[in-house]
Amino acid sequence: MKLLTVDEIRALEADANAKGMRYETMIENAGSGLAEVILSRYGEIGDTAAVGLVGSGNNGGDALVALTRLAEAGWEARAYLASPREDGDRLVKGLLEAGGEVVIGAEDPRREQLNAWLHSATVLMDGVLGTGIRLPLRKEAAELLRDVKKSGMLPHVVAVDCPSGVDCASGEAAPETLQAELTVCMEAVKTGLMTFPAFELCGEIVTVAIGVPEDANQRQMVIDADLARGWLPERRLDAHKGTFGTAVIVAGSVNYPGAALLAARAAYRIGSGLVTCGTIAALQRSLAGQLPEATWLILPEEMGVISEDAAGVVLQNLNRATALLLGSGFGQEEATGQFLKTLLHPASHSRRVAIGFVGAQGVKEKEEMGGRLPPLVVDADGLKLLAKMEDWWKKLPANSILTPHPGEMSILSGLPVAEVQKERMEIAREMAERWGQVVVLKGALTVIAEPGGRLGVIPVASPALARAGTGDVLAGMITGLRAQGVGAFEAAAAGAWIHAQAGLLAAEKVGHSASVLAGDVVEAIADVLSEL
Ligand SMILES: NC(=O)C1=CN([C@@H]2O[C@H](COP(=O)(O)OP(=O)(O)OC[C@H]3O[C@@H](n4cnc5c(N)ncnc54)[C@H](O)[C@@H]3O)[C@@H](O)[C@H]2O)[C@@H](O)CC1
Ligand SMILES: [K+]
Repeated sequence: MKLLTVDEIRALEADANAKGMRYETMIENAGSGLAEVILSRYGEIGDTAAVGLVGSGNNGGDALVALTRLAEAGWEARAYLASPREDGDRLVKGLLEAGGEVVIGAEDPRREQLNAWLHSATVLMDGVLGTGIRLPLRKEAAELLRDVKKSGMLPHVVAVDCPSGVDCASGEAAPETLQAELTVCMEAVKTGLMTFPAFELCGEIVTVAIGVPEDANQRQMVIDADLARGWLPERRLDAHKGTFGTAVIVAGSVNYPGAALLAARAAYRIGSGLVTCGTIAALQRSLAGQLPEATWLILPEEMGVISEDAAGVVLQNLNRATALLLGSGFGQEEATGQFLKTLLHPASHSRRVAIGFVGAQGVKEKEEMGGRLPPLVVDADGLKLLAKMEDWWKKLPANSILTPHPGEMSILSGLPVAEVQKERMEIAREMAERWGQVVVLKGALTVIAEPGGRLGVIPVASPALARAGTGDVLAGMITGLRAQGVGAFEAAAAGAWIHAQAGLLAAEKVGHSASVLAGDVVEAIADVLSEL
């Protein structure tokens, strides 16, 4: 789904209008699209009656057109005008001609008509206010929404473009705003809806086209099933395991034993041909039996963490790797920091590598690699260790994928967590640009940004994913997709979308979001893929 700011959609509409696609036509298209969605979702559930709360602007216009289409389809279609519309309003006339009914709120001071209508309605269309709002709500609109809330059991609430009372630019919401079950966005989701509290008030979000010309440069999107499906690699019948690449997962330390296993399993479940786990011997001994499908690379250690000498071992074993994950469960010991530094920048450390664990041949191979690491994903403690290196982003191959949660983003960027959270999209975009890397800013409504390019938001916020280990799963999934040759932005966005869906599905299966473990998320990956 497209994602646009309020200013962008206004400019797009003005441009289309100037080129001959009149505003009236766009409103016709918007209302007709909305009616189609309502007919397909709620047309089969018995009584077909809709009440529309209609404002004086174009949001109300969309609602009037939709009510007219519903009346034409045989529904009882009733418009409740929040405030009077222009005399002889064309859209009101159209609804009346189609057999709909219209009442002006001011003429129903005790809301008797409204309550009677709500009582018998299947759908309540919320078209009081759209993108033209300035908070706080004025008295008339606030009172109407409050009275609707008070009226008790509501029918299915469908918001027109946004729940009325939400500021589509900032995501703020008036306290009177009605909770929607479904929000039908016109042309594009507005960026404010992808922030809190607005997001929670929207329910499910879909978009309908209003007829503006397609913009080939459209670079902001809400990730959905169609996008994710389109980015997954084809699984051809004549494939062999090499077709799907080799994901190398370098992860874990004695205190974080599960990270490697979760990431490796996730990389397999998302379709990698082979997964190799690079970790310390003690972990390999305890984990190998739990993932017999993996191959293992034992890494030199120091006090239970991966040590600098491991860099040579990893470099020596990357010849088949098509993606490399670094960081999950590393811990933050100096030794592992040195490992990362040496791995990313072997030239300045070649002597150390040579006299360390690796023999002369390893050094030669490493030098031949000339820093040509396979596509990289850096996660968790790997990010914190990176942040300690000067100009760390210059040491990474371009278009590596970084998967910080807000705390890690704060450490990497130097910005306070509150600031990161307040401007998630802007900050992800800015940092992706500054670092030349794809950034996955995790958390509720995960944001994926590529340098100077696309930005995607995952429209999922679930406590099921606020759980230790789910980050390792995400990192493994993204690495698994990257290993299959999926592009950096696409792998990050598809991985994050599938991960979020797997979290929701796991909560459903387990019975409660509080009880979902990271392992349940891994097990739900296949179900998400099968539904895609
Ligand atoms: N402009 C266009 O061409 C299109 C607009 N569309 C629809 O039109 C909407 C935007 O329409 P408008 O720009 O007319 O704006 P709205 O319909 O969102 O609201 C404007 C009306 O709300 C009133 N208002 C503003 N702030 C208020 C507050 N705090 N309390 C109470 N009333 C307030 C204004 O006085 C005005 O009457 C979109 O959300 C979308 O639904 C779509 O149909 C697509 C085409
Ligand atoms: K609305």
